[in-house]
Order: sequence, then structure tokens, then C-alpha cells
Amino acid sequence: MASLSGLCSSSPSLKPKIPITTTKPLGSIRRESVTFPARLSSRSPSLVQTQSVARDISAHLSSANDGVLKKVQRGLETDPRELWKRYVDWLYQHKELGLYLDVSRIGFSEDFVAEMEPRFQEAFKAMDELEKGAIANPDEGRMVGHYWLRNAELAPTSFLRKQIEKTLDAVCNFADEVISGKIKPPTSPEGRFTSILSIGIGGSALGPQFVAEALAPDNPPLKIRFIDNTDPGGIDHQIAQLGPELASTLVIVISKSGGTPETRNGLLEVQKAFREAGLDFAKQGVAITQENSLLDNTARIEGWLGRFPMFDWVGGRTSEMSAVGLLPAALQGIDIREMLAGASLMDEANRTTVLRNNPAALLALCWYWASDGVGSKDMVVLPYKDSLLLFSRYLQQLVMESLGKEFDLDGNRVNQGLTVYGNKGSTDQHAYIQQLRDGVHNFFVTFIEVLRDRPPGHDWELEPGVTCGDYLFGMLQGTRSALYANNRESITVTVQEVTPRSVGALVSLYERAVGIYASLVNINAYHQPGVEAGKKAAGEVLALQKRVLQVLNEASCKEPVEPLTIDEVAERCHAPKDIEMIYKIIAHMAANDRALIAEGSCGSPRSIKVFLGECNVELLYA
Ligand SMILES: O=P(O)(O)OC[C@H]1O[C@](O)(CO)[C@@H](O)[C@@H]1O
Repeated sequence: MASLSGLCSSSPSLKPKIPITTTKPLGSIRRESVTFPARLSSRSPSLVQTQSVARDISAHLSSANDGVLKKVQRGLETDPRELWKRYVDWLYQHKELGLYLDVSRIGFSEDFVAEMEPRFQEAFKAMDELEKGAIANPDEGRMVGHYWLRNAELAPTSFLRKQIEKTLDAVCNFADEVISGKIKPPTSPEGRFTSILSIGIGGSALGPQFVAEALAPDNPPLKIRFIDNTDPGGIDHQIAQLGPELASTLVIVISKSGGTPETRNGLLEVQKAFREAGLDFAKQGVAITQENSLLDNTARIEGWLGRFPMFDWVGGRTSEMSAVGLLPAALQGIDIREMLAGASLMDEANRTTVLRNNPAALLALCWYWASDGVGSKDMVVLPYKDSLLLFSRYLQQLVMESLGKEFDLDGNRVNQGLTVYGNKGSTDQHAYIQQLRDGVHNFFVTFIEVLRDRPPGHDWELEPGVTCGDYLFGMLQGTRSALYANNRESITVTVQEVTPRSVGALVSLYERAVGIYASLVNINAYHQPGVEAGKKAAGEVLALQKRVLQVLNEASCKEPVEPLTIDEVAERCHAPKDIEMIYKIIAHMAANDRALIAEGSCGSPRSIKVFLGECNVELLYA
């Protein structure tokens, strides 16, 4: 049996991006940054505008009488007294939450803020309408109600309000009964559930993963693991790590649609592991999904231990405060009512229509300024706290799935977006901060600072007057200063501690910032049509694989067996255009012991002849 894997490699495109902000040294470290009133004056920057902006930048810069470009922004401030003044003038503080937002190291001017003001007022109106139950996702004809989850009073109907309250009570009761051992697995020697295996992907995994990492106690009542992919190796690893503990594992299957293939595959694999261990899956399975979805129906028919609703008006990436995030969190002993309280307090703060008092709007302002309202710079998120490691990954989906859109609400092609990446400080200081400081200037940073290093009474000085946490603090401040000194902008979000309340507030802050920013650039933040293209294409690959197998089987059932070239397989599949994909399908099957025999040189695909090791009579007549 031959393996054809590892044959193909591709070289990345080296084409440079056209810059849309130009940096010109002015005196010492001053930046002359150019923004484009064409975008400021229209609600919807079209791609045509964006491209012409990029193309014509030098013409704009050199043309003093240009009718379009009127505004030249001042560069970044460097005078320490002026910087201190800017810091104090713009510092946002939420007293009750102990949360600060420092936007002083983003170089927007008062003029820019004034020009943006009308668009912010429109965005505030849009958010207000959204909270009142407007169809904020026009493509899918849906309301967008994640804000109601932490304040059910806001829900536009009493029916929705009761649904939210009922679900929260059900989550709390179920978690209490599992933790107390009232609800227990049928055969475990421990007599109670000890672990959670959460199966879900995207918005049905990232929030719970972030919150578990941030907030789970060192010895939680139930430890959590995740299957968030259809990678057989990853699934096997999770099941192997559980070992005999499978008997005391609560399996939570999370899928809003209830039909996501990766999640379904994870479920089928775990159910197989249960069968092989002689366990009854239904007695340990819980579903979180929309009513009457495939998953919901399966769970109901099979009599699973629990079913919790996912509402049509909550999107996956904003579902952390629904049963999706709350149930796993509560089962780990995390105070979910505190999470909700933090989110609700932050929501309240973000309802003000005074831009400088509205932290989400300030973030959106910074994003717009730093990335020219077209995503020209990436957002690097750097929490200086290990427990917030997954915040950037969580934000990646929230921001990029919401803002990465081809068309605006008026149907103009805009190809909007804002790239998010990051890991944690100071770890990243020893990885890619070198490039951030000295290399390509295509980003701005968001530092997440946590003031409290350790619980009270645990700190010690590892050298006179200096603790381990002082080093972390120093690294953050040092990196912020060093980046700024080299003209790199940054935002700093500061919280006192990583608590359920502050984590709830952070989630809420970024959800609203995304909503406001989407309004500023006139896009629908609440759908994800682009993801469907990949899903459809994956389905087509699997359908083609079935045809390839059929063709190979027919040839292999002949007497004598008829080995086929890749060209012949493509022709018999009536898919000559798909020949490359057919080659890859065959290579993948050959690498996975699929009774496929390949003869010839792997390096020259045209020389290969394939046939199956045995004829499958059932498949022949299928
Ligand atoms: O919860 P579901 O329906 O399984 O979807 C999972 C994820 O898939 C997407 O629909 C697309 O990737 C996300 O928006 C969503 O969070």
C-alpha cells in the first residue's frame, strides 16, 4: 500500500499590500497620517472608494488643492507633559467595575472626533433600536438580543423575558444538582460527575474555553475538556486522557444550529467511546441547542440527561451569557450571576450617547482611527495575565466573523474587517514583539492589564522591593512605551482582578464595540455568509470522494482488477475539472489505510495507478 501524502507544497504570494496610511517623519517622531473625508462623509465606504483611496494616496498627498482631501492629522504626541494631559483628559473609568480604558496612545485628534460625532450618534441610535428588538440582522430576519441575556427586563416581550429567566434558573438548578451529586452518573465509582467534555465549535466553544481558562478555580467541582474540531487525533487524545473517568463525565454538546458537521462528528466519536466502555451515553449527555434542531430532536428521542435552549436571537459568537457559556461555567463553580452582573453594568455604561464617556464607543473610535475604518491595521491583543490567554482567540471570532464582510448594508462591495491576533505578555515579548517594535508597521496593540497580581497575603519580594508581579507590570509598561516611541499606537484596558464580574464586563465591552464599529462602517455584524462557502465546498469534496470510491470499486470488482490512472478516475467521475481534488482525495485515503493500492511514483501524479484491495459488493449496488 503506497502513501501519497506530503507531495504538494505551495508558495505564498509575495505581492505587497498597498498602504493606505502613509507615514512621513515630521521633526522628531511625529506622524503625518492621512484620513479620507470621503469615508467620513458617507456612511458606507465602498471598495471603489477604498481602492481609489489606496491608489491615489500619493496624488492626494502632493495635491494642495485637492477637492477631496482636506484634513491632515497631527502626528503622535511626544511631549511627556502633553501626553500626561492627554492621558488624564481621555482616561475612562468605570468606578463600580474598577475598569479603566486608556486611549491616549492612539493618535486621533479633536477634529477627527468632531467629524466622527454624527456617525457615532447614528451608531448609538442603531444600538438602541437593536436593544429594543429591531431586526438587526436583516439577511436572516432576526432580532439580536444578547444584551437581554444579562438584563431580561430589556427583552421586548414578556415571553422572551420569561424564556431568559427560566433558562437561567434551569442552568443554576442543574449545575447545583450535578455538583451536589443529586444528579449523578449511573455507573461511576465516585458516585458523582467529576468532568465535563464539551463538544462544540466556534461560538459554541470559544467563550466557554476563554471563561474556563480565566475563571475556573484550581480544583473545580468538575474539570472541563473540549472537543472543538473534527480532528480524529484530537478527539482520541481527549478520550484517552479521560480514560476510566469517562464513566463520571458529563458530555455537553453545544450547537446553535444543531447540525454543524464537526460537532456531530465529535458526538458520534464520543458515543462510540461510551459504547465501547459499556456506558449509556444518554444518561450522561446534555444538549444546548435551538428547539427542534437535529441535535435537540436526537437528545429528546434518546432521552438525554438534559436539554437547554439556545435562542434564535443570540448569535454563536455572542452566546457566552446564554446557556452556552453559563452552564459549563456554573458546573466549574464559577459565579455566573456575577458574570451577568459585570456584563450588565458594562452595558449600562455603554448606553450613554456621550462618546468620551462610552467605553465601547471609545474602542470603536480607536479601531476606526488606527485602521482607517477599513481594517488597514491589525489589532494585536496582549493580556498580561496567563489566565486571559484565550481572550485574543475569543475576540478573533467575535471581531473577525462580525466585521469581516464583503458587502455593506447598501450592497456596496467593501471587503471590511479587522484582523485580531495575540497571545499574552510578557511571553510574546520573546516571540514577535521584535517585529512589532521594529518591523512592518501594520498593527496597533490592545494591552489588557490586571492590577492585582495575586490574592492578598500571597505575595513576596523576590529581590528587595520587587515582586514577580512587578516584573510583569514593568514588562507591560516598558513594551507600551517602547512601541509608542517607535510610533506604534496602543490602547490599554485595565481591570483590578480577573473575576467573574470583570470577565463579564470585558465580554460585554467588546460585544458592544463590535456593534458600534459595524454601524460606523455600515455593515451587518450579525451574519456570516462567508463561512457558508467553505462549508458548501467541504460538502462537495465529500460528495466527490464518494464518487471516486464508487468508480474505484467498480474497476476493482472486475476480473481482472483494472487499475486506473488519476485521469481515468476523473473521467469516470465525470469530473475532469476536479482532477487535482481527486488526486488529493486518493492521497488522503492512501495515507489512512483505506484499502487503496497505488502504484507508480508519488512524485509524478500522472504515473500513478490505483485500485482497491478488495471489491465491496454492497457499494457496487448502492
Ligand atoms: O453553534 P453552531 O450552529 O454549531 O455553529 C458553530 C459556529 O459555526 C458558525 O456558524 C460558522 O463558523 C459560527 O458562527 C458558529 O459559532
